[in-house]
Amino acid sequence: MDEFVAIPAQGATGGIRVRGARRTFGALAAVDSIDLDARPGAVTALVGPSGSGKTTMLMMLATLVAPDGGEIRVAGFDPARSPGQVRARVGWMPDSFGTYGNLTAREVLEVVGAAHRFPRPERSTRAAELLRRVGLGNVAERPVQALNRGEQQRLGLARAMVHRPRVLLLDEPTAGLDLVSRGELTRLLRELAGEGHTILLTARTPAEVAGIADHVVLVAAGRTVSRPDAAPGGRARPATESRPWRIRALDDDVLLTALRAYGFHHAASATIGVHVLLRGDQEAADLLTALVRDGVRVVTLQPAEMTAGDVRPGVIAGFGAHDGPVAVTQHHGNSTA
Ligand SMILES: Nc1ncnc2c1ncn2[C@@H]1O[C@H](COP(=O)(O)OP(=O)(O)OP(=O)(O)O)[C@@H](O)[C@H]1O
Repeated sequence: MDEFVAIPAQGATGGIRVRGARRTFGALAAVDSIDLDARPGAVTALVGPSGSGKTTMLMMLATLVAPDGGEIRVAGFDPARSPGQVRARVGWMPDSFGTYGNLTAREVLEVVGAAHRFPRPERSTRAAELLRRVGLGNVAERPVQALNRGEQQRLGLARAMVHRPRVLLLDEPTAGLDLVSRGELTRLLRELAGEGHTILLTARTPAEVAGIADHVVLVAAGRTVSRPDAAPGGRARPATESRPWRIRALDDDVLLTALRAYGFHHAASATIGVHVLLRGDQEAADLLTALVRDGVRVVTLQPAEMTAGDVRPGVIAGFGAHDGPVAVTQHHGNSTA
């Protein structure tokens, strides 16, 4: 089981920082108030149900939609005031490939290279390099419409990377992918994060980003979902007011991603399973509702035999929460017992 460690949200000068972002369409606040941080070297996921404002938020970051309010910084620049600076640093991947169906994969990348005013020889070397990078070297001469969904998504990623941006904004990149394609995309995104890119992607459920995202920001109805256990002023209530509940789900990684995203104090190990500190039945019901809403397949949730006083080093290590809207770190590959 992976270990989850909370870290403070970063200022993210090389990444993304959003406070109170807002965008309305007529009477509808598509984005009402979103806070988020995405830092270089990490994959951050903006997760929420359909219509919660994820695409609108991404488009504001990409300079494609103007915000009505809030503070937005991408690589230190305000997209509304310095769109050129932001566009030079950002790669944008929409949720579907769009028009280009008759062009080959190579031609798509060369056309984008031309749009970025690359000299002709550089267009083709960059296209070849990117096709190799995303594992499409063998289908370079195939028309886009003949590529499967996973290949199209990887070509979409390559298209977003032509001008070597350090920030990647990816709208629902995992939607509709089979397991193999998802695995290939996961490997690529982890590699890009490892090279220091700032990656912000959207998804509808935490399950879609388990194993991909380091940080999860939950949104609903255009707002960042506040931590269920946050007291006024944004500080967590002391864990001692709570007692441990045992929670089982079909996939522990997915469950832990969600618990971290919500900000619940929790602990996990191979021997004791997953425990979460809750203040009573009401909070248990709220947690269950949120997990089911977010697609986490919960099997049981019940008070544990132990008390909060049993929570001491050696019994259950690692109960903890975090401050701020986004601060979930998943250490990949480190097993804990
Ligand atoms: N240009 C627009 N004009 C009017 N309403 C819009 C516009 N763009 C988005 N909306 C509305 O704003 C709300 C948020 O849409 P948005 O696409 O940002 O959500 P989303 O979370 O990305 O949804 P999905 O997961 O379905 O893509 C929706 O109700 C949508 O219909």
